[in-house]
Amino acid sequence: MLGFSFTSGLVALFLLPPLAIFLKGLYNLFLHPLANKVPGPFWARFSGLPSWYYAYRGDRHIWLQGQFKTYGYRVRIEPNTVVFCDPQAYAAIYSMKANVRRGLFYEAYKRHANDTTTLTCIDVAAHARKRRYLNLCFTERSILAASRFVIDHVDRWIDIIASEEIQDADGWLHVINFSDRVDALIFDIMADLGFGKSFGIKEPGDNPFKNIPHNISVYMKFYYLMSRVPFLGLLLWFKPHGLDRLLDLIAPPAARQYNRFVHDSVTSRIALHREQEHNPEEERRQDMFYFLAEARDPKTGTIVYDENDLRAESNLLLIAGSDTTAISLSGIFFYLTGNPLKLNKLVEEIRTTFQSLDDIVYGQRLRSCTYLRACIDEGLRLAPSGPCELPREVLSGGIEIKGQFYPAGTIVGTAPWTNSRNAEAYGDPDVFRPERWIVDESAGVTKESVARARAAFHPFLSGPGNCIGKNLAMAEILITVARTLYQLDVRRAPESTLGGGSPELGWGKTDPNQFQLVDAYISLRKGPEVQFRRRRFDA
Ligand code: HEM
Repeated sequence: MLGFSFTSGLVALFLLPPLAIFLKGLYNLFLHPLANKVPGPFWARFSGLPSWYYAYRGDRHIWLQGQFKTYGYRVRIEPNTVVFCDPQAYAAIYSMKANVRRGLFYEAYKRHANDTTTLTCIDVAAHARKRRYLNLCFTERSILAASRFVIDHVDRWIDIIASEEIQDADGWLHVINFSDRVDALIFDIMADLGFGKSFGIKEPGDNPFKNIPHNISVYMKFYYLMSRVPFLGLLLWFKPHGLDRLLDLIAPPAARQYNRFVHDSVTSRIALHREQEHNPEEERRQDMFYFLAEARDPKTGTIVYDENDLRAESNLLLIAGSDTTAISLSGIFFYLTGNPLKLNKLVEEIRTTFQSLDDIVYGQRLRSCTYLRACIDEGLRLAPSGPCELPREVLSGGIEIKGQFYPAGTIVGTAPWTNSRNAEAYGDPDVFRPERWIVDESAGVTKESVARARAAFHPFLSGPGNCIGKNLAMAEILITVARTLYQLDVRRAPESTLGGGSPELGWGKTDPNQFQLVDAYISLRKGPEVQFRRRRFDA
């Protein structure tokens, strides 16, 4: 009797999970509120595993692109998730008044259940409160203060590049991998702003911190896969019940190194903040950490961040601020160096607008360089900082998207990679054409076509969770592109194909003129390989 019950217990143990998955799958296919309402691939409607599998491969955005081709503007990409490729749907989901909150994706993304940052806070009211405090770091005054740090770093970066060995009679310098170099630049800037010191990883020679940008990528990928698991509810239950500790132990060494680095860096920055506590304000280090640590509740005047919050928000700012900006710059330089005529036009604008390097500072003149802005927008469009949808959960009362009702609990979103490749919005979406952003009726770019393109273009997102660092990011990008092209010529290294698509990569990734991204919530990438040349000022 005992033997029988033991055996049947074992059998039940092995059979129950697949049976539960199978029954859940049947429910998803036939009884789920989205069943028969939204089309999608069979297995994606049955289970969340295909979506997770493509996230694991890093080409979930390409998979999404393929699904839109098959099923039209909306696809049920997971049993409970509908992703749209449509500007109206975008507006319905990400507007200020949309009846949604961030999805559980963000809860799962947290390293520890109680590490809630502005980004990972899914409660609407709590997020709004956190956001108000974080906003205190992003005033015009703090951006202007930050832009001075940015200029120092960019100038040093240019000096280092300009001192590379000359390779040929035309003065072109040693080939460099732009992504690696720009990662180092932006990391040095963000660490200087967020942690109180530059780690100097853009400098030549050995440096123990050199692989931190790589470690950030590993960290992102690791936690991203947690966020996309099919049984998110289960994972979230286990997180505070031992899973977080287990994940800390099994996280790849690079991710653990990164965690240690953040911990140590914030610890020293907190110590410096305390040391300077009684100094006059102008003598204190006015970086982003300073504004964060000094943020006060406007009503009560009390400091709002405790040490735990400071650690979590500093980590968020480093991650949110470094990879995103570096990806954008890689994209911009990939497309510029792949389109020499556009590059020349941009160089001409920069070199005729500014008479000296010192004129290129964050301000109205730089912001009003029309072609520069257009090249940046076009780069941001084609190389979004995160390629897949930012999931939003429909709240009680439901939401209407393009005339169709979606009940509470449904996850909805739009994916930047596919939004950018929407032929209805852009006509020739795969072409790098900065001119599409500048009204010029004689060239066929009408107010309407620009408005149509703008309606599909939201690199910094919109609504309550949009990018809080947008102005800082734009300052960094404008300064980096303008100061670099003012002083250096640039070209794609001859014969180099790094970063572009190729036939062996498979469907959606074959075009050598498209910058290839790997999905890890943020976009990972390689290349382009470029050569710089010192500008000849007498030419
Ligand atoms: C070109 C560069 C950048 C791009 C394209 C970008 C894009 C975005 C996007 C799309 C989001 C929404 C993410 C989501 O909901 O999952 C976001 C949020 C955020 N970004 Fe950026 N970002 C950039 C640079 C920066 C910088 C420089 C900082 C700060 C130093 C920053 C800080 C943040 C923060 C804190 C959030 C969360 C805001 C909230 O939850 O209310 N970003 N960013």
